[in-house]
Amino acid sequence: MTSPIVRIQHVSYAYESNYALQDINLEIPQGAFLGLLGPNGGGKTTLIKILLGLLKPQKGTIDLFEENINNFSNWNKIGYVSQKANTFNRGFPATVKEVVSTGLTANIGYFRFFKKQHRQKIEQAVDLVGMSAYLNTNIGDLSGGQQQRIFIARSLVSDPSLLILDEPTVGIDSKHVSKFYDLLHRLNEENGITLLLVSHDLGTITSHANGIACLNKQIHFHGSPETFAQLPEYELSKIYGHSLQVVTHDH
Ligand SMILES: Nc1ncnc2c1ncn2[C@@H]1O[C@H](COP(=O)(O)OP(=O)(O)OP(=O)(O)O)[C@@H](O)[C@H]1O
Repeated sequence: MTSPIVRIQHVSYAYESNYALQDINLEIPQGAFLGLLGPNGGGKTTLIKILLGLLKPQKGTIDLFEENINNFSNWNKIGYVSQKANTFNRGFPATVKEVVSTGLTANIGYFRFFKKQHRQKIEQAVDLVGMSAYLNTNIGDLSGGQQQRIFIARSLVSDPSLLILDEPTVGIDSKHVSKFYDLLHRLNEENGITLLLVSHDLGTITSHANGIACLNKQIHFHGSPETFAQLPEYELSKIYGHSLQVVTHDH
C-alpha cells in the first residue's frame, strides 16, 4: 500500500484559548475521494487552512506528500477551490482564458519562457471541465455552475495531485450540481486526482465520496459511506450536536 498523501497526526489548533481542533488524526490515501462533514463551527475551514499552510497548528504534525509541511514547498501539487469562487459579478472584465491563466502564477517564471505550453495548459484544463466553447467568454456571463467549473480549471492548470473543494456547490442550482459531481468523478477516476470535499450536504456527499470523515472539533468518524449511513442516530447527534437524517440521493 502506498503512503497517504496527507497525514495529520495529533493536530490541535486554538484561536486564542478556544480550541477549534483537538487531537486530529486523519490520513488521506492517494486516489481517495474523501468527504469532510461537520456542523457550522466544527473546524472544517480551520483544518483546510492548516493543510494549505495558512495556519500553523500549536500541536501535532502534518505531512504532505510524505514531507513535513514545514519543509513542503511543492504547493502547486495542491489545488484549492473555495465556496466563494462562484460569486463573480456579471460584467467582471475577464475572460475564461484570463481567469484560468491566473492559476499558473506559481509556475509563471517557468511559463514565461514557454508561452505555447502555457496556452496549451489553459486549453487542456478548460477542456477537462467541459467548457472549451467558452474560452473567450466573459466569466460574468456564465451561470454559477459554469463559473465553478472555470475555477476548478484554474486550480487544474498547475496539475495538482490533491484538490480541496470547500462547499463547491453552494449557490449552484440543483440541475448543475449532478453534472458537477460527474466532473469530480472524472477527475478522481480518470485523472487520478485525490479529492477532499468539504460539504454540509450529507446526502450528496455520502452518495459520491468513497470515504467520509466527520469533524466536530475532533474526528468523530472516519470510514466508508456505507458504514456512515448505518450509524445509529445517537452517534450522528454526537457529531452534529442535534439529530439529523441521512437522505441518500441516486446518482
Ligand atoms: N479568526 C478566528 N478567530 C477566532 N475564532 C475563530 C476564527 N475563525 C474561526 N473561529 C472559531 O473556530 C471554530 C471553528 O471554525 P471554522 O470556521 O473552522 O468551522 P467550520 O466547520 O469551517 O464552520 P462553517 O461550516 O460555518 O464554515 C468556530 O468556533 C469559530 O467560531
